Amino acid sequence: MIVTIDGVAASGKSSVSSGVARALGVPYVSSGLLYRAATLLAHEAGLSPHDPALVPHLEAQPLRFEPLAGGNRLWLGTRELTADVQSAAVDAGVSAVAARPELRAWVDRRLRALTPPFVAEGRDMGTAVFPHAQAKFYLTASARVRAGRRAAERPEAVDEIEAALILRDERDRAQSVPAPEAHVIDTGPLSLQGVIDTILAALPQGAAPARTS
Ligand SMILES: Nc1ncnc2c1ncn2[C@@H]1O[C@H](COP(=O)(O)OP(=O)(O)OP(=O)(O)O)[C@@H](O)[C@H]1O
Ligand SMILES: Nc1ccn([C@@H]2O[C@H](COP(=O)(O)O)[C@@H](O)[C@H]2O)c(=O)n1
Repeated sequence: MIVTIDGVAASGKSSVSSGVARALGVPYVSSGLLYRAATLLAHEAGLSPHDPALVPHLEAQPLRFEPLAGGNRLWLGTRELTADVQSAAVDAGVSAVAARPELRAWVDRRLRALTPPFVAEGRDMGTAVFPHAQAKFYLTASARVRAGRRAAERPEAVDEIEAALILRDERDRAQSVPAPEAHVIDTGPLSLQGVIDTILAALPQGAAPARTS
């Protein structure tokens, strides 16, 4: 079973996917983390997103991706990259990397090599990467709501975060479209648990965890 949870930046994809995955007892897979890793490693190697040497450089790195239900972790050999890729600098550069078809193919190869069941989150999980997924969701919320939530995690001011989110949504627009059959959920008025419960209730029979009442 594959469940896809796509959506705009900071709409709650990782937190919601983790909650849904834990309820189902399966891992979740953050595709954005791989685009973020590519961005950080390109920057550290002084390679532009357009450089034909970028994918060979990435292929040569000892990059290890751990998709677990409680959280996804990234390693470069013994160096953990998980926190390093969640920076404003990576946020600002990642869309240019993600726009490169050869980079998308590099990420997609790694994702399709994973063995289901899992919950996959990103922008194009339900459309391009796992079009055969059993259930598809797409999360939205206003930029202001998303910026307010993110401000609790990052040092930048809420106005600066909101402007960066709007810009990133615009740059990601090409690959961030809900699948026609996706359940679109506005997370603005819902708590995190409320979104998780909405998704669990909409899963097809057999995919949802057994109810205890
Ligand atoms: N429905 C909700 N109600 C309140 N807070 C939420 C809700 N959903 C997510 N959050 C909070 O919003 C923040 C952003 O969520 P999260 O990191 O899961 O988003 P994301 O879509 O994965 O972000 P990104 O696109 O940058 O990877 C987190 O602090 C999370 O706890
Ligand atoms: N399926 C995806 C997932 C992500 N991206 C790009 O990566 C950036 C970071 O993703 P987050 O989920 O961590 O916000 C995102 O802004 C996109 O540029 C993508 O293209 N496709």
